[in-house]
Amino acid sequence: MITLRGATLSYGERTLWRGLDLDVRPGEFLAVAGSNGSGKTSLLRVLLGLQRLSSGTVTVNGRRPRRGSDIVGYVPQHRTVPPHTPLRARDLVRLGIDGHRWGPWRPRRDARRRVEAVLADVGAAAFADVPLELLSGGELQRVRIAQALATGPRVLLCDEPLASLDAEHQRIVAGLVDRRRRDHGTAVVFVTHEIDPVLPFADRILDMGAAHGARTSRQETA
Ligand SMILES: Nc1ncnc2c1ncn2[C@@H]1O[C@H](COP(=O)(O)OP(=O)(O)OP(=O)(O)O)[C@@H](O)[C@H]1O
Repeated sequence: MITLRGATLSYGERTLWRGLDLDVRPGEFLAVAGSNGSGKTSLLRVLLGLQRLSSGTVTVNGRRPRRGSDIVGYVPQHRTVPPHTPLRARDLVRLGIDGHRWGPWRPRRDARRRVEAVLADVGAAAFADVPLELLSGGELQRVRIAQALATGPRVLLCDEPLASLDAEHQRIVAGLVDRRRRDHGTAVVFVTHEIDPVLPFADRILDMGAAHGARTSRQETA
């Protein structure tokens, strides 16, 4: 589903990672760890088609990554909701279906059904009509994952979805993502500073911190 070969990313003189070979199969859960600035978000940007490699190759679903692809769902790094944002949870999820697309919207009833289904899937139906700014951190994170899943992506990229959650909600959010990949065969790349909450779920851990050459380790429990 995701393939990198000899992938190197440099910004100017500075090389973040070099010679990275990586395969992520359908339904696989890859955790990506590493210190601040080691290039974890940059890896996601490469997979999103937002950043070109300096050398090497990358494919997602057999093709070069491209922006706005329906087959890739993305949970960006957490930012707080600006006060008075006039969006409810269900509106944010709806944006996941229609928001980035030109042209005609999907038939309204289809989109509404899809929003209901995906909110129910992540256990967010009860607060679907609550304004985003009133949601707790854990609730908001469920809704953001629902938004990323709204188009039924085959690849899910998550950037620090556990940041600022308590231990229980870290486990819940990691578990949601795990269930998705098991039920739908979604390939998951999950960037996290917190390794403990993902240990029960991740098949492998990619350590971006191993200076200049990232390394993967296979979990024995996988
Ligand atoms: N477009 C860019 N041009 C130049 N430097 C960049 C660019 N994007 C990111 N960087 C630098 O590359 C480094 C890696 O950034 P990146 O966000 O990928 O790291 P990260 O591992 O996700 O960090 P963190 O854990 O702090 O989120 C940082 O030092 C950042 O300033």
